[in-house]
Amino acid sequence: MGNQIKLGCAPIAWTNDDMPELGRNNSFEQCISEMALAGYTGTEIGNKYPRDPEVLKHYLDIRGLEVASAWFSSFLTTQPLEEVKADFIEHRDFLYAMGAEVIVVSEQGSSIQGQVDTPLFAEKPVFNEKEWKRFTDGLEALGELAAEKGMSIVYHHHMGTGVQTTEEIDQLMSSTDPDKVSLLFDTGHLVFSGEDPLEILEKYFDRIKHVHFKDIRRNIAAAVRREQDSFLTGVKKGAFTVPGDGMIDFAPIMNYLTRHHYSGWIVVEAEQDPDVCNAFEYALKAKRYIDEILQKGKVR
Ligand SMILES: O=C1C[C@@H](O)[C@H](O)[C@@H](O)C1=O
Ligand SMILES: [Co+2]
Repeated sequence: MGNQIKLGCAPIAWTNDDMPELGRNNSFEQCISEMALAGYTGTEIGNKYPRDPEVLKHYLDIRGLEVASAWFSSFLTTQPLEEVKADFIEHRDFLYAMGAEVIVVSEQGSSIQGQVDTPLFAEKPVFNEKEWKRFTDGLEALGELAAEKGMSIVYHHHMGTGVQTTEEIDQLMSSTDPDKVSLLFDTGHLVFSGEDPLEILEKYFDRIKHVHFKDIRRNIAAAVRREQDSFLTGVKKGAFTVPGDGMIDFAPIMNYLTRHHYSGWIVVEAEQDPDVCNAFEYALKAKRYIDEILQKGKVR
């Protein structure tokens, strides 16, 4: 069986949906044209993308781009399940119309990821037993809704949320049905949190159906922890960058994925200030780095 890895790029490097002032002047068409020019064949969805599937398809088709997936903020721990399900169905149907196979889900109940002044490391939420139960039962319900369309949910562990650490990922994986809840593997969030990405990859490879590649600038990430910055301040300061520009060695990660025949999207997703780090230039840098490690992996 061969590898069917597809390389995509996230629009967050052009305009940051969490902080729209970052990249406010970068247009939708510039963003997708530059992704295609850098050699990517897929994209995730940003706030500037048209929401009409026919309109969006046309913009993407002529640039050779597909939709890899799009983020869904769930509030399973804080909102009635029926409300979350209704929002999820709308999101699922849009992604289904766009031909995506996986739906990124991240629990935002009690999350501090969007709070500008909340210290990231000191005040991340920790779910109690009741919240875990509500959360995991709800996720399985979303997984069932995704399956109605032949799709899967891929859970995004994330800094400043209830699922950030290895222990929390372990708890999520052990308390959900693998047929209903898959995992998104995001290198940047794992390393920022102090986790070992290879450990997570090896342990949960069978459940990983979507990958985000982002790198970490070691000194900036350490300063964010020391100075008790928020997640958003960390992003503004440049904690994240593209693969090949930071502290993570992606070669063993990529080798593991290819050796085990990972089939799906790897999306380069590196939010930083585009006025400081030009989005096209960095997308290209990441693409060249990934091609290089893929090539080296083949001759070994
Ligand atoms: O997948 C992601 C989506 C973003 O909105 C988020 O904040 C980012 O860090 C991420 O990994
Ligand atoms: Co991500």
